[in-house]
Amino acid sequence: MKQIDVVAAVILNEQNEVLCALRSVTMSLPGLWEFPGGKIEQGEDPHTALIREVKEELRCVIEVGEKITETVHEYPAIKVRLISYFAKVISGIPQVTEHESLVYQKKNELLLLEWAPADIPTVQILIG
Ligand SMILES: Nc1nc2c([nH]c(=O)n2[C@H]2C[C@H](O)[C@@H](COP(=O)(O)OP(=O)(O)OP(=O)(O)O)O2)c(=O)[nH]1
Repeated sequence: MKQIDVVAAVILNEQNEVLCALRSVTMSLPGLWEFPGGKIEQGEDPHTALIREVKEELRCVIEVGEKITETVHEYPAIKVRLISYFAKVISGIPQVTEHESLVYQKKNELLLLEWAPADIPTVQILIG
């Protein structure tokens, strides 16, 4: 099965809430929540990929912090290696472009959302 490497940003605001993004009907995994990010391009390092993806999707600039975790999840058609990082916005305000919506969610309310399965280990770590 094809494997893709994906980076995801756990963007915290000043209230320590987490930016969650709802995948739209035009995306794969529609209707599931995820962390902003996307595929690492060939030859790209994860930090650069994450800054680029967030700029493309949210039109803002992030500073990438500590790595949270790395997991491999097999979807029916694709295997995703997801690497998550803490991040904060250093310029601009996150804008909806491709997603259905963006919300800042309190950590203890993250499991009220229906997450892409690959994100569950990251969500569990955030909940503590
Ligand atoms: N960006 C992101 N993607 C995730 C997360 N969890 C998860 O399983 N994925 C999956 C969905 C996609 O298959 C892939 C991310 O690639 P992408 O965001 O560049 O994908 P895309 O919407 O362009 O994908 P596609 O519709 O072209 O297949 O990883 C997550 O938290 N963030």
